[in-house]
Amino acid sequence: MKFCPAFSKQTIFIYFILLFLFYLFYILNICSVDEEKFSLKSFFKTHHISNYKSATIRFVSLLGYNAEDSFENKYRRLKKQNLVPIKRLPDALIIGVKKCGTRALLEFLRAHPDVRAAGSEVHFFDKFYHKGFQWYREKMPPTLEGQITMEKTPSYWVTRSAPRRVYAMNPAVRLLAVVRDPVTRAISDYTQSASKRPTLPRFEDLALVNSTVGWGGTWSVVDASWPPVRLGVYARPLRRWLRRFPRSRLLLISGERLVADPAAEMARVQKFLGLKQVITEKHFYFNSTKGFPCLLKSEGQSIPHCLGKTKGRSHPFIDPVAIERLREYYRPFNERFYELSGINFGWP
Ligand SMILES: Nc1ncnc2c1ncn2[C@@H]1O[C@H](COP(=O)(O)OS(=O)(=O)O)[C@@H](OP(=O)(O)O)[C@H]1O
Repeated sequence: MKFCPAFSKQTIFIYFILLFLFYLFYILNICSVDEEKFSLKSFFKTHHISNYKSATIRFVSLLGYNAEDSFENKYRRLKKQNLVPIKRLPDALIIGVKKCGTRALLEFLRAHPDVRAAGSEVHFFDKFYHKGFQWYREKMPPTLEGQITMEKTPSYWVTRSAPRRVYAMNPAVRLLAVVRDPVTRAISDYTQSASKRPTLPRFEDLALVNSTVGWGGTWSVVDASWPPVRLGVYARPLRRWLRRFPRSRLLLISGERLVADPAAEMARVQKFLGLKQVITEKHFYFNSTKGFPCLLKSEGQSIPHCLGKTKGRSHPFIDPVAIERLREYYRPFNERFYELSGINFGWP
C-alpha cells in the first residue's frame, strides 16, 4: 500500500509539532492574565469599574486575533453591567422650610450631574413612615455609584418625629434647610392658600387678632397659632434637629441670597455636599418677566427654563401696620435663631 505524500509520517509529525506550539502559545496567552483578578465573579465583588482602570494587562496577539480589543470589549460590557443605576435611600434631604425656596434649591441642584432627586415631595418622614424604608427607596430615582440621591419635603422641618426617624435611616445624612424672612414667608404661604380658596379672608385679618387690653380697649396682636405665622418661628424646629444632628450636618441656606445670588449660594451647597463646583453663574440668568433667576439648562432640559407659575407669585398688598406688627413679633425669635444657627440672616 502506497502512502499519500501529504500524509507521510514526517508530515504528520510536523503538523503535530505545529499544533502543539499553537496550543502552547494559546495557553501562555491565557496565563498572562490574572484569571482571579479579571473573572466576572471578582468583578462584581469589587463593584467598581474604576478599580480596573489602572490595571496593566499585556496580551500576546495570536494569528491576528486582537486580544487587546477583546479585553476592551469585555471591559466595556462589564462597565455597562457594573454601572447599572440602582435605587438608594437619600444621602441628603431638603427638610424645609415651606415657601422659602426649597423647589428652587432642588431644581438648581438637579442641574448637577452627580445629583439625582425625586421629582415630587415624598413625605416619608411625616406621612408615610409606616410604609417602611423599602417603600421609600422605591420612590427614589436610580443612581450610579458616586451620585447623590436626594429628595425635598419641606414639612419635615416641623415634624416632631422627623429628626429621630431621619437619624434612624442614616445618622450621616446631610440636611439642607432654606430659610427666609418669616414675614415674607407668611405672606407667600397665605398667597398660596388664597390661590386655592378665593374666599379666604384678608391676610391682615388672619395674622392679627383683636385682644382686649387693660383699659377696656382692643389692640390687634399677632395670632401665633395661625400656621403661616407659626411656621416662621425657626428657632424651635432648629433646636429639635440639633438635638439629633451636629450643626455641621445641617446647612442653612438664605432664601433671599438664593434669589439675589444663586451661584454663590449654590457654591456653599456643593461644598457642603462634597460635590464638584459644577453649578456656577454660567447656569443662571435673571428673567426680568418672572423677576427671579432661572436655569439656562438643567437635568433633561437643554433650554433655559424658570420654575413653574406657582413659584414666584405676586403677593397681595398688605397693610404696613400689620407688617410692622409681625416684624416686632418675630424679632426676638429671629435673634434666638441667629444665636442657635450662628448666622445672622439680617431680616428686618
Ligand atoms: N428662582 C426662583 N424662581 C421662583 N421662585 C423662587 C426662586 N428662588 C426662590 N424662589 C421662591 O420660592 C418660593 C417658593 O418656595 P418653595 O419652593 O419652598 O415652596 S413650597 O414650600 O415647595 O411650596 C417662592 O415664593 P413666592 O414668591 O411666594 O411664590 C419664591 O419666592
